[in-house]
Amino acid sequence: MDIQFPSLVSLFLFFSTLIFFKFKSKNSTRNLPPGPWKLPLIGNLHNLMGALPHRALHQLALKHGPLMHLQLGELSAVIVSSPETAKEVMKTHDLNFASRPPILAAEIMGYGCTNITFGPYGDHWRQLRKICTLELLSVKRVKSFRALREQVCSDLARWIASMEGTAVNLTEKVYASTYAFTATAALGKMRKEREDLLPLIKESIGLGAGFDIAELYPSITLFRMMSRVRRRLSELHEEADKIFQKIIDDHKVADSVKNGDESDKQEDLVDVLLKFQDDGLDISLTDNNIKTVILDVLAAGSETSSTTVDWAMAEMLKNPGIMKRAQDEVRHLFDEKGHVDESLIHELPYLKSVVKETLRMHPPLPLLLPRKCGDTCQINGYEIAENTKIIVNAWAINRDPKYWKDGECFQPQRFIDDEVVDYKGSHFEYIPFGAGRRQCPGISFGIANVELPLAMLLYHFDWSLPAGEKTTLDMEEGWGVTAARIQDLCVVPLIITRPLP
Ligand code: HEM
Repeated sequence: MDIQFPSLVSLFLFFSTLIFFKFKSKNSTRNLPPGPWKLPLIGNLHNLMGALPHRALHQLALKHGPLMHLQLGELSAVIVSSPETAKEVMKTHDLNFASRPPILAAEIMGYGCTNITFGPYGDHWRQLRKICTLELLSVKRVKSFRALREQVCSDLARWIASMEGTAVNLTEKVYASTYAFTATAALGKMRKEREDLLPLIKESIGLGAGFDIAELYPSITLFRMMSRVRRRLSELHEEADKIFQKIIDDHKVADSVKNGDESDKQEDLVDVLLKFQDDGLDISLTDNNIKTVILDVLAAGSETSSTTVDWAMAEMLKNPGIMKRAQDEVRHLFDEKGHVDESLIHELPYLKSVVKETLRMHPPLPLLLPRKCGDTCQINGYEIAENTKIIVNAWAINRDPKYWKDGECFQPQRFIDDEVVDYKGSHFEYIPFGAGRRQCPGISFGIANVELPLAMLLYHFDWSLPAGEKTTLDMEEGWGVTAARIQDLCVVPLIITRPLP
């Protein structure tokens, strides 16, 4: 039987009215954090229309305060917009906010939210996270990929050199090389599989970023049944699953026929995870567990880092004095060697401060990843109810005028003058990687993916904008999971100043 449009509208109105009165009566007796006036049916969804979410939420928080309540369809949300309130959520009450609200993309792509990024806090998640921090993304493991990172960066340098004097799309090239590195580190040299996975991962991240009506009204089964997003995610999952299974099976076969000569072969992340398939261990991973972890690494590891490189280059092009100082530092340090490598990268304080300032002004995940309130609790005298979605606006916090002088200006020098503030999660005025139990476990991996390509781009090349664009470099952010620039960065590599690696 076909459902006609007018009957759908009536159904929607009927359910929405029920929801409105249900929430109105529930909320009116509570001491919720302040927030804008809520409309029937949609709550505050209209307040988020038009502007990018982190900017719209920042504007609302300026009026309603750093702990603000919003009704997003059926979902009750609290927006955290100051270092003090962030500390309450991510330190004082960290355990109570250690789970994430389920999202459709993670439910379908992440094998029922059994992944690290969206898995609920509990034994399974703790074990995966332990493997992740101690084995996959540890400083030692990141160092083990040094040769691979240097190789991918010198391939990028050679390609750019071949384009000397012409405009290149740096955004695309840096993303491609970051993904090539991350996927090779994760999967080994399975080139076809890694290329096949790329569009599937990109599309699923895009679908996960959107507001799907079924997610805003989870109690209305009809919306879930009609959701095109759900259907598409299921198709993507099916395709990705086959590729992941092949990758795992091929690794198992390779392991079983490995001979002595290959014992010094570079271990990839699938090799590491397969060692946890032994039933005798405390943690025994299934094939699906391995797929979710690898998917996490591929999804979380590439765009975050390449967007940071992109913003850093854009900011330096806008501020030629900063670009020159960073180039002088890199060239002075590496001139004796004649090429950039990772051995001396720790001796580049100014470049490091450029990276920190880029992450301050342009955190790739401006709203971090959402959290969920476990048990009802009080923050600043307000009630935060069980299951409330918690959104931390790191973008707003990273430029809070109480902590950051001229916070809207790109000034790497501030991190030279104050070396103490870092992104490790104990300074709540600066949280590009989040903080607490759900903090990003990929900080060392991500920073290495940003510092080396930047050092290399600064060492070998001088840069200019294509003719006619000198005063119009667009610094606007676009829509998407990572707050990337709206326009790709097209730039001209001018002089190859040093021999290529
Ligand atoms: C510049 C690079 C990166 C930035 C800015 C970044 C930022 C973040 C942020 C803000 C979160 C959420 C933290 C929270 O909720 O408190 C996160 C989570 C996560 N990141 Fe990163 N990330 C980066 C690179 C990476 C890399 C390279 C990997 C892996 C190879 C990675 C893996 C993860 C994972 C698995 C999570 C989920 C952690 C959990 O829920 O327990 N990230 N990241």
